[in-house]
Order: sequence, then C-alpha cells, then structure tokens
Amino acid sequence: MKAVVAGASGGIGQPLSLLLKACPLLDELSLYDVVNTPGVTADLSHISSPAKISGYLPADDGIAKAFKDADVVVIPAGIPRKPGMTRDDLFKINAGIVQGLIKASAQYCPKAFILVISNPVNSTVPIAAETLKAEGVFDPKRLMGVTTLDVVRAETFVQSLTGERDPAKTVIPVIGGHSGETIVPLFSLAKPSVNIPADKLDALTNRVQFGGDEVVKAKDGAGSATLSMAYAGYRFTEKLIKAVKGEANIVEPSYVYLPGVPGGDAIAKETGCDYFSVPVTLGPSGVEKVENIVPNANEYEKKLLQAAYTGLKGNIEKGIEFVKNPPQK
Ligand SMILES: NC(=O)C1=CN([C@@H]2O[C@H](COP(=O)(O)OP(=O)(O)OC[C@H]3O[C@@H](n4cnc5c(N)ncnc54)[C@H](O)[C@@H]3O)[C@@H](O)[C@H]2O)C=CC1
Ligand SMILES: O=C([O-])CC(=O)C(=O)O
Repeated sequence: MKAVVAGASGGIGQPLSLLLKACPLLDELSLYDVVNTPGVTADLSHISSPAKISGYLPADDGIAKAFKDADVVVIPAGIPRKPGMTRDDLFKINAGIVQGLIKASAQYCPKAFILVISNPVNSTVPIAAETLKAEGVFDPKRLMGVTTLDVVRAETFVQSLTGERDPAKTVIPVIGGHSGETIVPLFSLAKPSVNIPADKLDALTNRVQFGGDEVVKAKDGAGSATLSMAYAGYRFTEKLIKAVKGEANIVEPSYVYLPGVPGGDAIAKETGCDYFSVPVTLGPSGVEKVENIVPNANEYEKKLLQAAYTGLKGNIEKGIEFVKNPPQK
C-alpha cells in the first residue's frame, strides 16, 4: 500500500505525513511538494515504522516518481485563507494547483483513490472529476472530498452538552459541502441521540458551519486549520485504507460525485446537487454505497439544507466550468 501526499511540506502536509509515516498499514509513503520535501523526508525517515519514505520536488521528473503506482493520493496542496477571505477566494490559485496534481494522478497512478483536501473543496472535487473524465480515467468511487474536519468539529463542540468523556463516541452526520452555510450538521440524527436545548442549537450549528473562521481569526494571518485538519485527514485516510484492506462496516461522510456511486442518484435528485457530502460506506473499491439520510433531517435542518443547495450549486458549476472552459491566460 503506497500513499502519496501532495503538498507534503505545508501546514497540513507535514503533520499529516507524520501520522501516515507512523501508520502501520502503509508500506510506502511518498512526499511531493514544490518546496522543502528533502528536509521533511529526511526528518520523518528516522521514525522506526514500516513505511518506506521518499520525497520529491518538481525537478528531475519528481512528480512522476512521487505518484508512480500510488494506491492513495492525498492532496493538501494550495494556499490557505487569511482573515477576511472566503474559501471561494482561494479558487483562483488552488483550482490550477489541484488540476495539475490530478493530471499527474491520472498519468502515473490512474487507479489510485484520490482524497482532496485543498479548498474550496466544493469546487476542487468537481475540478478533479472533470479532469479525470477528460483524461479518460474517472472512477467516481475513487474520488473523495475530505469533509471529516466538519464531523470532528461537530463531535467536539457537542461534547459540552453530552458530557461524554470521548467526543468521538457520538456519531454526528454532517452533510452538504465544506464552506459556511453549505455545511449542515444533523444533530437530530446523532447516535447515541443528544439532547440539545433549543436555545443552544443555533450557536452550536453556527460554530460547526464557521469553525474554520474561528481558527483563521485566531491564527491572525498565519493561515487556517492545519493540525486538526491533519488529524481529520488522517482519520479519513486510515478508514479508507482499512476498508480497502477488507475491513467491513466503515462509514464516514465524504464529498462525492453522486450520479457515479451506488445509491447516489436518489440523493442527487432530492438535493439537485451532483456533488454532496453524505455518509459513505467504504470498501475495497472505495465508495461502496452512500446513504440518503436527507429525508430523515428535521424541519430545522431541512431549512439549513435549502440554503446549502443554493450555495453548493454555484460552487460546483464554477469547478466544472474551470475545466470545460478554461480561463484565458
Ligand atoms: N478540507 C478541509 O477541511 C480543509 C482544507 N484546507 C485547505 O488545505 C490547503 C492547504 O492548507 P495549508 O496546509 O494550511 O497550506 P500551506 O500553505 O501551509 O501548505 C500548502 C503546501 O502546498 C504546496 N504546494 C503549492 N503548490 C503546489 C503544487 N503545485 N504541488 C505540490 N505542492 C504544492 C506549498 O508549497 C505548501 O507547502 C488550503 O487550500 C486550505 O484551505 C485547510 C483546512 C481544512
Ligand atoms: O477555514 C478554512 O479556510 C480551512 C478549512 O477548510 C477549515 O478549517 O474547515
């Protein structure tokens, strides 16, 4: 099992690479970035775990060597937000970065599972899908936008109300997209159920939707969530690897191309969105099936969902357009 991290020298890339280097399920870890991979690789190579590590820069066809025959490609490459920016403001720069890395995946590891972290996820995943389509290697079951940080935040923020010692023991589906109002936590479907006082629900929901802004503000110009994102990115990658290796009943929300995955058509019809984050059952071929929990949302959540659909449709269209009608240079 070989994983490649693209953007490995960054704020997310370094701690994510650390967690992956320590993961006993991996045989090979390859680090790719446009800067600093020799240092990060040398440092991580001293860790006594099974995964063999190698690092590459663009020179000497580094991207080909980095991606060659990878089973899993994780992409946290691209610029992060500064205060006052939306995730959509990152589109201009990150769209092209993601497209380039997806082209490399198509060329050097066409069967890899691709996990997209780079923002705006609502648009970068459609960019990835359209690029893979154009390269003739698109398998929707193998492309996943990483929205796990929203789930992790929902679990964490609700803990003050549940009093559970381990926040991750409460499973909360968070669906929709990955930005502001497109993020919809479904606390009414928490397992075990949680009792949220009516006067606390708005604030809790808003904190999950805008948790990213909280970190951007606190970092005060030095970027956005990196450590919690590395944790979340690792959590999703580890679940995928376990599922690929045959472990059953692994479910985690992820942002996927609905018309291409089992169970997705009904959700696309209901939401009017072709890309949506929903609980995904992971298996040896990636997305085994998706679960339509939208009808189970309560009235409060259904209102949130209406706002999410509107925002998402625009973000998705923008990503598709970027590939179909590339901006003139
Ligand atoms: N999906 C999610 O929940 C989250 C997504 N993000 C997003 O993740 C991305 C990365 O964030 P940070 O790590 O904080 O940024 P960063 O700036 O610290 O790191 C980004 C890295 O990407 C590298 N890079 C740039 N162009 C590249 C290319 N063409 N090929 C390979 N590497 C390239 C840079 O050299 C840098 O090392 C941002 O777009 C951010 O918005 C951040 C938090 C959560
Ligand atoms: O807020 C940002 O820009 C980074 C991000 O996606 C998150 O923390 O959820």
